[in-house]
Amino acid sequence: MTRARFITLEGGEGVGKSTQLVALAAALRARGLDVVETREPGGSPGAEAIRQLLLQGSEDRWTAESEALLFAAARADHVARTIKPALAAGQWVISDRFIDSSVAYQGIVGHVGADAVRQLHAIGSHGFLPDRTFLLRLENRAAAERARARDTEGSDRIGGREQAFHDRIGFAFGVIANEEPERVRPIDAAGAPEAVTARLLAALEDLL
Ligand SMILES: Nc1ncnc2c1ncn2[C@@H]1O[C@H](COP(=O)(O)OP(=O)(O)OP(=O)(O)O)[C@@H](O)[C@H]1O
Ligand SMILES: Cc1cn([C@H]2C[C@H](O)[C@@H](COP(=O)(O)O)O2)c(=O)[nH]c1=O
Repeated sequence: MTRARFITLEGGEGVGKSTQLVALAAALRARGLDVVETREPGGSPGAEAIRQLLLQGSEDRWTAESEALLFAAARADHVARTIKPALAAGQWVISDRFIDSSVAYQGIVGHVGADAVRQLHAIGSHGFLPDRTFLLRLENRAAAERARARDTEGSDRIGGREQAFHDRIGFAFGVIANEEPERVRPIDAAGAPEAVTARLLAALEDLL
């Protein structure tokens, strides 16, 4: 019997994280695993309330520092109330975004600093990290096109930022993957959804 694992999906807007989360969870369930699907910001009642604060309202509603603190607070609740209890009960947990999104968006691109964001994570969530993180990589224009086709009724206050911001996010995730190659595995997110899921499963095989 394999031990329960915590897996995260990361990457910029529109690369296919939410789509792959559902597909990967289904593939793992087909192998007999009990899987919890979750997301950030959110994933627990308290964190979902903070999600509304973070993603609604004007683009300048929060400073980068306030954002970093709110994301860390939401994550602390998510880890304590959802992720750790599920793992303790033997369930696998897959999260759409986690700490690496904070390091990329608030830390590197938002200029709060990657180390400062990791310190907040150390305080809020005792530095808890995923067993494996898949960084979905897709050319910026293709990702923007996917997001645009999906968001016909508008995007949230972070997703709606200018393309140059999202280009910097893609670069920041690349920096993170280079820093932690053992945990963070880049996955080609181009092509049919089923092909991407197959790549994810292949890159998870050693943990199954
Ligand atoms: N492999 C794929 N090929 C074509 N379209 C895709 C693929 N994967 C996802 N999509 C579509 O692209 C859009 C964005 O996908 P999805 O919502 O899964 O991305 P995301 O990374 O979770 O985005 P965000 O971070 O903005 O929430 C959706 O409309 C989805 O149906
Ligand atoms: C966890 C996390 C998220 N963000 C940003 C990234 C996205 O723009 C939104 C979440 O929207 P999604 O459609 O659910 O992906 O929040 C961030 O800036 N920092 C974070 O830590």
